[in-house]
Amino acid sequence: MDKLRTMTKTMAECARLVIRTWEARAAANNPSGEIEIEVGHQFHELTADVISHTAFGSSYLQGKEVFVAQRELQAIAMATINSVRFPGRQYIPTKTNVRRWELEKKVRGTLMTMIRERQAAVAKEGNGYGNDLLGLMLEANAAAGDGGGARSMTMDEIIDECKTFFFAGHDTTAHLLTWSIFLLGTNPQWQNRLRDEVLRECCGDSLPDADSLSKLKLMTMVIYETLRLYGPVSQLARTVTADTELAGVRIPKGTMTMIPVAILHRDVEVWGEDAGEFNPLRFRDGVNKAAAHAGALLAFSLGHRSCIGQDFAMLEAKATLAMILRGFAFEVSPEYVHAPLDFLTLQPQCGLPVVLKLLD
Ligand code: HEM
Repeated sequence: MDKLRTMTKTMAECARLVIRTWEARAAANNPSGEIEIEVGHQFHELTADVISHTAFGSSYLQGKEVFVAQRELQAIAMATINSVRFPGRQYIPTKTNVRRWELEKKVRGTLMTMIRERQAAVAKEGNGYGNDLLGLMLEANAAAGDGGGARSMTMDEIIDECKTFFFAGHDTTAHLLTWSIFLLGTNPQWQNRLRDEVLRECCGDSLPDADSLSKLKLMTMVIYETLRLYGPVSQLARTVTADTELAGVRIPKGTMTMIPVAILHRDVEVWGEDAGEFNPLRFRDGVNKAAAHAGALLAFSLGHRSCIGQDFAMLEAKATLAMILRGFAFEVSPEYVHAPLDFLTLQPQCGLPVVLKLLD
């Protein structure tokens, strides 16, 4: 948690840079002080910056290079998702495959250089591996190698973990921020309540820190409600490990199942008659008492494979929303088209244009 506290400062600093550009544009737009911004794209840039800083700290610029390459790889994967597949297709030097190989080589090469540099610095100067996510992982790995109980990871496994952090921690948090702004923009009374809370608990011009953010009870409820109604991960895949029976249906070992999170999150039997409505107060007694049973909110999944970045994501969302609420009143633009698209993660298909008005 101490490391997360340090990272909160980085998150808030990254958010401040984005919000300052909005403030400058709004201030230049006298006398209305209003601007329209497509916030989905802005939140992608922001969360990319946050993950690059927090994952790779001092090696931020190399981290950003990896990030840009990863993003292009993701775009290629998405563009070819419906292509006809035949054995050996991935080895043919088509234009797309050649580009994919180049990018994969770049990602692996840059990450390997960063890891080797850290290991060399530790061997030479005896300092730690660093306070960022890469440093924490290398430190845990070195401890495991020194007989700490766990098996230490290979270089390939460390590289894969770095890639997972990028993939898992970027789009998801950007969409959570986007949907939160959508719900606050369409529920002005909640926007005002949250702003009052933020002004009370995170006052002044200073950056919000982990302590002040922990006092934002209404904000926590709004974020949970956003995760319930528009959770970025809308289904979970699980393979059944033993023959079992579920609600009278026999499921043999090895069956691949999909858990329809988005549907379960709007089930009236679980959440009550107002399951389809935005009602953050259902979380007033905590996440486990909001529904007919504890564990009904599956946005971060549950159990051994649940999200290891959930505290990180909650802090990042709170810090960013608090700073936006402090500076602006906002509403969803009339240009907005409500078309949630479930493509790996749940996102507004045409982005989220928002009209922001600078507060005094
Ligand atoms: C709103 C933001 C986020 C949501 C909704 C979310 C959701 C999830 C879910 C549902 C899973 C489980 C997937 C499954 O079991 O199939 C997961 C796993 C994971 N998440 Fe997140 N996540 C978020 C943010 C983050 C962040 C910020 C990070 C990293 C800094 C992160 C890192 C991970 C990792 C590494 C795993 C894999 C854990 C494992 O397999 O053991 N996530 N996430």
